[in-house]
Amino acid sequence: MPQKSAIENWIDNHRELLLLTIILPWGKLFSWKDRLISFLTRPDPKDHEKRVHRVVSDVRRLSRQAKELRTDRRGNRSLTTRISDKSQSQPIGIRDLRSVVSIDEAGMTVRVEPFATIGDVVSHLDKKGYQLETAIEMKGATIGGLVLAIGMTTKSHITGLMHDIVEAYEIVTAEGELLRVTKEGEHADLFRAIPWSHGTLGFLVAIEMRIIPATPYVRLVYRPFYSLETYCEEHSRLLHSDNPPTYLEAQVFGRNKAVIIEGYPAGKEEAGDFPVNDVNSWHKPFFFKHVESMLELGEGRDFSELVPLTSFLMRHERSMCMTMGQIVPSANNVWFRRFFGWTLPPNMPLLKSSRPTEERERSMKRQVYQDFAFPSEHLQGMLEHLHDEFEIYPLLIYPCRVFDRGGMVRLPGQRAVEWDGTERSALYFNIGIYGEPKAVREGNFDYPTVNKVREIEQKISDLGGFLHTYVDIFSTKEEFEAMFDHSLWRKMRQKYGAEGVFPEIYDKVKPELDPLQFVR
Ligand SMILES: NC(=O)C1=CN([C@@H]2O[C@H](COP(=O)(O)OP(=O)(O)OC[C@H]3O[C@@H](n4cnc5c(N)ncnc54)[C@H](OP(=O)(O)O)[C@@H]3O)[C@@H](O)[C@H]2O)C=CC1
Ligand SMILES: C=C(/C=C/[C@@H](C)[C@H]1CC[C@H]2C3=CC=C4C[C@@H](O)CC[C@]4(C)[C@H]3CC[C@]12C)C(C)C
Repeated sequence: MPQKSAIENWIDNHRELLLLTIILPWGKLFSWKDRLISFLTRPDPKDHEKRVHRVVSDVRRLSRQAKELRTDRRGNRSLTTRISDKSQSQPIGIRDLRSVVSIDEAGMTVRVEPFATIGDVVSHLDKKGYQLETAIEMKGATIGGLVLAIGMTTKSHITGLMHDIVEAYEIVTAEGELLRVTKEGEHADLFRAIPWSHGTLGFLVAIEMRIIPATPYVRLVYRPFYSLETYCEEHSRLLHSDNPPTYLEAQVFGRNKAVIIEGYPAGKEEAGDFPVNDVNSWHKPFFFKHVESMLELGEGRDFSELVPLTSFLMRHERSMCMTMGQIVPSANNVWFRRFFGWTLPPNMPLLKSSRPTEERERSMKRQVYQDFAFPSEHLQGMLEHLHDEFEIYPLLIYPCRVFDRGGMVRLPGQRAVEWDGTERSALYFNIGIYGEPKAVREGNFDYPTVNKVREIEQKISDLGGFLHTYVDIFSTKEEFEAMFDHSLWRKMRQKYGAEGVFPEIYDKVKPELDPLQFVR
């Protein structure tokens, strides 16, 4: 078994203390400072066109230079496990495009700038009695990042991914042309190519998305299961039913332990019938711990409660899904919540920038940070495989309707097949798995984690599924391009002059360290 280096030993022994005493409290101060600055410098929605014109003229001026263009969003800010190296590219000043430009109440759409965060848009709309048709559960993700990469929610089985609720993109092409891109319009081909393109076709400067009336609460029904087979059967039944729950999530806590969470929009009148629980309050147990406690209910029992809508929508924020449990293992203790609860979630830029390269390397070698979707019929097989290889729990399971419009993501058997113009869709499940495999937890640092993750990525690709790109991607460029259909994207790169002006997708999403060096 390889010996740990001195720095690894030091990190292991002091990491939690370091986080508790420095990174979390200082991070909170930084977050407050950021919020204050961002409030004081908030862009005026009325000046949207001015900001766009600045981007247009910068692109015209800089696109023919040798360096490829990228946004000026700092690499440590983005909600990904990597820190992008932007030093070789030409930044375009665009991150001040972060306002909610307007709401069209008749058309039920909102027009937002790309760097508006999901947290800001959710709270802005909430004040006006609206919500996005679908919204992911971590505040810091930007709308642009979500529609250009992936935004999956527990309502995605009904609405599709976040780019599926987009009515129009406004994009500045490599030639510095400002286009309004819609499903049926002149640039319909570009509309289909934008999702998953990661800003490699142009700079997004505005997005028009569908909204719905907001309800004050969501009624959650927690249902525990004590057998893998019964859980998978029931989750699939709900997913494929004619009238599925509006929100559908599951968390799996062991080979035979799972909780399904059904969510239904609820009005004030239901408040008398069910307890109200603000699950996202700073001193409350993390949402996944609250869900785990439902395993005590017993076979065939369930529990219902009302959760205020915005608290429900941001329920994975404080615990960064399940990952706080690993980053600060004591984080869910009562004492931690009372004294340090206010420091969560950690400040992402500080968390990412403060990790030494050794730690990042260790995390790639020994931890699994994966999130992937696959056709729903493979749920049980996939969970059995993950149990046999990793035994990492809890797992987060989301449902999703995947639309094939001839873009990057195609239904099984359709990759690289010429799209015939018919929109098709299928139901998928998505699993988020974060942590160290059991073998590593037990001290076997030789466990071939990277090989095992690469096997999963291959399996997903073979099943017609896809990976989220915010995680550690261990596929090679060829494997990545076999998973995501690049045909339409290549045509659009040619048609809109993006070749050589913007980077290739793989070059933007590959980890900063070559994963193949960790293959055993
Ligand atoms: N449930 C889910 O679906 C979850 C999704 N995520 C991920 O979170 C990320 C969103 O977070 P965020 O940090 O905001 O995104 P990022 O800053 O990581 O942006 C994602 C990609 O989009 C590009 N991009 C962003 N805005 C623009 C723009 N206006 N014009 C052109 N290109 C742009 C970025 O390019 P560049 O690098 O040049 O800035 C980058 O390649 C996504 O990657 C998403 O997949 C994370 C957690 C959960
Ligand atoms: C899928 C969702 C949420 C996913 C989160 C769990 C991950 C999104 C970004 C991830 C992280 C980014 C950077 C990190 C720095 C590292 O030093 C430690 C890990 C991490 C904090 C990592 C942890 C997981 C994420 C937060 C949906 C369902 C909302």
